[in-house]
Amino acid sequence: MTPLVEVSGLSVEFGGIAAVHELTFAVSRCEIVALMGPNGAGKTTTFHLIAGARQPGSGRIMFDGRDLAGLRPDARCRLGVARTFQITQPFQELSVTENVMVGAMMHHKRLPDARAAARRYVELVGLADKADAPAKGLSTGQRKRLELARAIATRPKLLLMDEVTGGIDQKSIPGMIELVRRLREQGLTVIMIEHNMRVIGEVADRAIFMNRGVKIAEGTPADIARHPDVIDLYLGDAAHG
Ligand SMILES: Nc1ncnc2c1ncn2[C@@H]1O[C@H](COP(=O)(O)OP(=O)(O)OP(=O)(O)O)[C@@H](O)[C@H]1O
Repeated sequence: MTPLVEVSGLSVEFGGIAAVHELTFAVSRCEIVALMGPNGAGKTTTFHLIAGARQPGSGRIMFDGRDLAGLRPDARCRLGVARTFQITQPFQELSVTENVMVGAMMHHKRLPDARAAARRYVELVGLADKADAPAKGLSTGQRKRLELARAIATRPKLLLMDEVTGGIDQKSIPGMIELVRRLREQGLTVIMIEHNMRVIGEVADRAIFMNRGVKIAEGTPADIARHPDVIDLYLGDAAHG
C-alpha cells in the first residue's frame, strides 16, 4: 500500500539559513511517528510545510496520493490534514464544546449536528465534565485535550501533534498516551513532535530525529535512543541539563 504521507527532498530557507534541508521520509497509514530533535532542528517548520502554513523552496509532499503543492491550509485540512499547536489558543470566552464545533463545522453545516458531533469529540478526549465550561478556565492538560478534540473534529486522516505532553503534569501523561493509541485504532495516522522518550517509547512505531534541518536518524524508538549522534545531541543534553 502506498504511504499516506511521502515527503521527498523538502527544503526551505529563512534568510539564507536552511530550516529544513532535503528532508525525505514516508509515513504509512495508521502509523505513529515521532519527530524529534533539539531546538531549532526544523520540526515545527516541517509541520508548517505539511499543513500548508509555509511553502517549501523545493521538494514535494504527497498526501493520500495527491501532491499538496500550492494548496492552502484550509484545502489541506479538507483533504484530511489537521494539526495541534504547541501553544494552544482556544477562543477563551467560548465553551469547550463551542470551541470544538469550530472544527466540526467543516463537516456539519447545521449547528445542532455540529454541536452533537463536537460533544462526541469532547467525550472522546475526556473533557465531558468541562463540556459547557468556558475554555479560559482550563488547565494546560485540559487545553491540550481541547486542542486535540478541535483538530480531530475536522475528521483528519493525518494528525500533526505538536508537543501534546509538553507542560502537562506527569500523572496526566498515561491518559494522553492512551488517547493517542485510541485515535490510531480509529484509523488516524499521527506525526507527533515529542521530546519525552517515555512517551515516544510507549506510543510511537518509529521516530525521526532531525538536527539543523537535516534528518540524522530514523528507526524504532529503541534504535533512536541508542543512536550515538542522538545521544550526543539530545539525550546527552537532557541527561546533563
Ligand atoms: N519565520 C522564521 N524566520 C526566520 N527563521 C525561522 C523562522 N521560523 C523558523 N526559523 C528558523 O528555522 C530553524 C528551524 O526552526 P523550527 O521552529 O522549525 O525548529 P524546531 O525543531 O521546531 O524547534 P523548537 O523545538 O525550538 O520548536 C531555526 O533555526 C529557526 O530559527
